[in-house]
Amino acid sequence: SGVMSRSGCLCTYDQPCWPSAAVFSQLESQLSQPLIYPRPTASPCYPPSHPSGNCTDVITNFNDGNWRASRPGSLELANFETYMFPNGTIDACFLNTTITGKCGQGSVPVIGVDARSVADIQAAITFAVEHNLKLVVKNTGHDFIGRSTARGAFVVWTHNMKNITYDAAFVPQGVPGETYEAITLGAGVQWREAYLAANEHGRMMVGGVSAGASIGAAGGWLTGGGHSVLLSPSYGLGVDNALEISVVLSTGEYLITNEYQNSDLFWALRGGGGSTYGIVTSVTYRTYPAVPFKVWSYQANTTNSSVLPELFEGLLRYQTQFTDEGLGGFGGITNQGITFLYFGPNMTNETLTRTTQPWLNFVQSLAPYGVVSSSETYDFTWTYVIDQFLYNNGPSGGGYVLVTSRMLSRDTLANHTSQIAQALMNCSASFNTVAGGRVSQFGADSAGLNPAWRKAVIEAVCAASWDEDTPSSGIRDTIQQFRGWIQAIHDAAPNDCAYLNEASPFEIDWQKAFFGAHYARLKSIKDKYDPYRLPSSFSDKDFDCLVLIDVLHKLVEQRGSLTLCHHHPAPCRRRVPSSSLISLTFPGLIAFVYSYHVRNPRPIPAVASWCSDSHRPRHALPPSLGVGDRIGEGDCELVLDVLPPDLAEVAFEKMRKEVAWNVMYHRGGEVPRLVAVEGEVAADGSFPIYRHPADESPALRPFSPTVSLIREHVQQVLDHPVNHVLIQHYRSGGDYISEHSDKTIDIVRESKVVNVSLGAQRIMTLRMKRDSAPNAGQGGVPRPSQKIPLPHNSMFVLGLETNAKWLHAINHDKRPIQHKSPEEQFMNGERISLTFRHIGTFLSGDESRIYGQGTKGKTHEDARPVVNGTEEAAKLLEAFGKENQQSEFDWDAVYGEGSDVLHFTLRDG
Ligand SMILES: O=C(O)CCC(=O)C(=O)O
Ligand SMILES: [Fe+2]
Repeated sequence: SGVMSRSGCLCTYDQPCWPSAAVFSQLESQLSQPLIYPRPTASPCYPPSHPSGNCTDVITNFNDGNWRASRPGSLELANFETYMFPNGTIDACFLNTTITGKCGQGSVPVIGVDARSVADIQAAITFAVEHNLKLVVKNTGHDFIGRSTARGAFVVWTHNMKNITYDAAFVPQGVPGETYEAITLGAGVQWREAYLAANEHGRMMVGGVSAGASIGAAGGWLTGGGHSVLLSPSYGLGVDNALEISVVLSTGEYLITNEYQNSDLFWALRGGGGSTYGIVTSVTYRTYPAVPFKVWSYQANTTNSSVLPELFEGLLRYQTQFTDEGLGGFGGITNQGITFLYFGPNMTNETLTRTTQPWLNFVQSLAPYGVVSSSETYDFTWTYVIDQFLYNNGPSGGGYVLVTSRMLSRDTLANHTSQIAQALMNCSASFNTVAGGRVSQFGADSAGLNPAWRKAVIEAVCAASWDEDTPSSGIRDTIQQFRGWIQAIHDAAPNDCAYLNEASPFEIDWQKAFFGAHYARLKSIKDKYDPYRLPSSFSDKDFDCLVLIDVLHKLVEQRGSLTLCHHHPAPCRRRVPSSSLISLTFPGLIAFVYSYHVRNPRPIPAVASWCSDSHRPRHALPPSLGVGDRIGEGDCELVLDVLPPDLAEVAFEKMRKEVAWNVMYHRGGEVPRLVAVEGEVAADGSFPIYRHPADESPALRPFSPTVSLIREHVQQVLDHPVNHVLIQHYRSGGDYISEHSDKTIDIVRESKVVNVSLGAQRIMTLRMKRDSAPNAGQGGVPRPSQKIPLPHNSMFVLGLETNAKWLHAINHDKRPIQHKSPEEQFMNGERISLTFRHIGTFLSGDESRIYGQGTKGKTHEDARPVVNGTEEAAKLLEAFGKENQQSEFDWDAVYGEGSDVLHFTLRDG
């Protein structure tokens, strides 16, 4: 029987219909690359007893959206890698290896094609049709409904189709005479790559910015509409800027579509659904001359909750005017206020003032009710603006998240303000100001996109999330609450649409929400170009029988079989400020405001009033937080110029020679920096010992000459001595220290830990522990984070209260050198840090006996033999784990008794 007569469901790998290895190898012989066998993100960490791959790499990068985008088995949202059976059993490969102990394939496709060319895609799609395989197309895997993955499926991975062609006089095929300054992008090009390529010609493009702008530029982003917080209100959507789209159909045919040929398909592909009509192989977009930007950052806060609705309703009402003047951006609401960041391309001072003044006056009128606001504007180049998104390396993927979106219309914002405001406040919504303005000027039928988009002004987004170890019952409860929010938003704005790319499987009246009045026409175009799709109906029960997966297919799969854990991450995982965030400069603001974007509701802690930041040069890249700011719990401090200039100047090079640098190992891998330990050795040879969970620490040596001098200066600033130092050499931006809390069993209580920095400036990131954020326990709670740039010759004082409630890290910084500030380029990007501590635990000179604060024998006289390995070691490791996770860590209960462990494992000799 021919393919046209196929019926029944699509074949998955667990069925007898699945092709044999021999049959797959026939396919392989037609491809430019070997077949791929995707595995879930955390698979290198299994089996836990002897990890099969580089687990450290996985742990480090798990929340890095850009890293995830480059892996065939990784989805941006970790929940899409999992699979929930109807009975609630979850098949997954969790990062925490103790949850199930094994790595399940979940919803990650088992085999696929690493497509590099149209011919590869033709071979793959023909094979999938011939064998009736469940087929998914994955580019970066950023999809929020999970269309880029399916359990037991065959995947066409387009990530490596990286061709970029700039053409100053592009002529759409079949249309002589009409030229555009355009760029053609292969299906795998990501926005970051597209921006950089266009920028080389002084051009900008309408594109996405999430997750380090790692979203695919020529795939699902476009076919779902493609919005841009930077440019859409001034230049339209992705669908308004595509000039030509090339596609391989399920028949294997390759078509070039534009306004003049295959124009019905060109119309449908622009907003009518992802992977629905074929596999897109390239897109040509218009470009625009790069222009200067006005950037407007704004925040209003209050502890008077009764005034919040009025504040938020006002914000909603003003959006229409903002977008019509060309402002795009994003922001969020919490139970403490609102915050947003807007971008005005080529905007004059006059226009900005005219646009913002009525709003500023409005908020001023709320001042008597306790609303405190702050507004800053900046002038930036396009290059500078995109840099902030490209190289903002905060967490941006790997969450367990569901989102719903609503494109709020002019009518909704003007006439149903209080009802929609209430619905959005209930879920602490974030919003993207991505429509109105230019988007409203294109005809409702100019593209397959839901015509309701042309009436829309902003996209409101609510997100629900949960933790990796949440049981299916907890996930279902979360989804239940989430569906309540969707209902409330739907009821407040029944005629508005959803953004197909940032939506959930639970949208109400989804044909209308996703396709609106274009539904029937899109369906007929689907039938025309995808004849193998049998039967050709959009009805739920037929949907699993599509040749090409599309959003409806996914909806049915998820509703029908209750694979509820197919939901997604946030483009950027929330980092919500705790306190005086207001002295953030522009890059910090982007990180901060962006963090609101798509996240779980939770109140943020009180925000202090806006403090002016006039001592800093306005357009300099530096500090997010620094001298004089409230950092962490307020017990931290940044001290500049801690060493006299002559010492600061030579210290780095001297230490390079004087210090006995070591490679250290943890979990079987080298730690990504060089380390050395020095300390005060007593007359009897005993010395301080700082225990932490590394497999092996280097031997302590007496203070070397330069370190000794530095120690003296540190002690002058601190009100207590320090007797121990961990010295670390970050050889480049690639070296880092992952998020952790310092282990305090051996640190004298009430003392402080200090990090002296020499050489290149790096950023210390603080992130509040999960359990110290209010509302903790409701699942993936958005956590405050702060960035503290550590300049050369500075000293960061870490208070133990902050150490208890926050994690700290020096994240890697993979930006190319030319994107770094002079401070960051200093010493060729190398940094040395000296972590001085006051240690209260000591080891005898021969390392046979241990005594002091952290041990069972509290005084020198009571020194007891050291213990290596055994249950006592396991117990201490477990206590360290608790200290990393719990902010209300009960020191006395956990550490009070003491531990005599020196080495965690039994060793030879
Ligand atoms: O390099 C730094 O400044 C931080 C080092 C650190 O946090 C540590 O070693 O515990
Ligand atoms: Fe630390």
